[in-house]
Amino acid sequence: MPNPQSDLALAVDNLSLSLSGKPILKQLVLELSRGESLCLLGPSGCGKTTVLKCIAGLLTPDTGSIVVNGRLVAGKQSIPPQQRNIGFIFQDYALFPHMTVAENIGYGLSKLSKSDKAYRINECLQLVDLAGFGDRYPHQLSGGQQQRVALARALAPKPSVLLMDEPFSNIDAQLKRQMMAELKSIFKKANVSCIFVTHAKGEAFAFADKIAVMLEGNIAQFGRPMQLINQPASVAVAEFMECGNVLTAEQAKVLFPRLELTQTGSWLFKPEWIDIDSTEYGVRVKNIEQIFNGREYFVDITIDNDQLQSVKMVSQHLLTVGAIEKLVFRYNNTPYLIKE
Ligand SMILES: Nc1ncnc2c1ncn2[C@@H]1O[C@H](COP(=O)(O)OP(=O)(O)OP(=O)(O)O)[C@@H](O)[C@H]1O
Repeated sequence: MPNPQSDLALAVDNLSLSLSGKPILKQLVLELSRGESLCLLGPSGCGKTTVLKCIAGLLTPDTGSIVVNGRLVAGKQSIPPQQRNIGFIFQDYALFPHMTVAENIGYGLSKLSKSDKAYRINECLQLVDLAGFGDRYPHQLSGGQQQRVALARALAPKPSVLLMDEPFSNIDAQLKRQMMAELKSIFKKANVSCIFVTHAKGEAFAFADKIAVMLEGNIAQFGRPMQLINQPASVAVAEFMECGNVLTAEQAKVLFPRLELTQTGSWLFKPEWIDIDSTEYGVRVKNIEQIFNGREYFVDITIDNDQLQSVKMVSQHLLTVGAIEKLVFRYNNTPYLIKE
């Protein structure tokens, strides 16, 4: 039975949905704690938007249940979207162009008296740092300001959960950083429980308290960002998250001949766990590619070996391609066994 006292803002259980005869969501389980920002992260087409639509009530799942703030909204009973107390921010913010900022924010507040409505609009304008902008129209605002109005409009009815679909995808990198920082501080101030969807790992790391990695209609792993990147639950997660080198015991032996990995499975060697020495013996190098990110080089070394073709590592220095013929590899951290 749903428990209204639980500290969960949202609980999705066993959610399945087929569209046009194709299974899109497969017994999906997801939980959101109050005041937390959860990122639903996955490749294009894995079903992220479909999950949001089911939570919002725009799609009806075939099986499973959705509980918002202790109340069952989908499952044995179905509550219509407008009664679910869920805020939704679409990718393009979708402000009403013919309404002022104040009218946009007040749109979902029709149940309030005139004075309560004006008070709440003012409160929300202050929350998003737009006090004094109430009489403007959307076209008189910058992109960042429009996004904050969309946020104020979604937060005005005090939703139990806020859903955001690719909220940062159309924004240039500099503004994105600033907007993420602003949003994060607004969310913490207002104790907002939020799920946002993206396929961009950088956005998830920068914004989310927790990440749910979604692959092919299911949650492949749920956890804190550091946990996902250091302890992936499967090879598929490790590959999607680009955690680093995923090697079998035999492949690891190519790089580290003295290493005994007795358990069978795949082992993660993160790029920053690997060091190299250029020597006269060791593994023969075929090619080195390196990309500088402003702080360090991401290095991709192609080696001359049948079992293992390439190794990823990071370096503080530019490696001299051509001058390096053979390498000895060392690891400076215990490899992680990916248990499947
Ligand atoms: N109405 C529909 N009828 C049939 N198939 C659909 C429908 N809506 C979505 N799909 C399919 O469901 C799958 C999941 O779509 P969804 O939009 O949830 O993915 P997504 O992970 O949000 O992708 P993206 O990151 O590209 O937005 C896709 O294969 C899509 O083609």
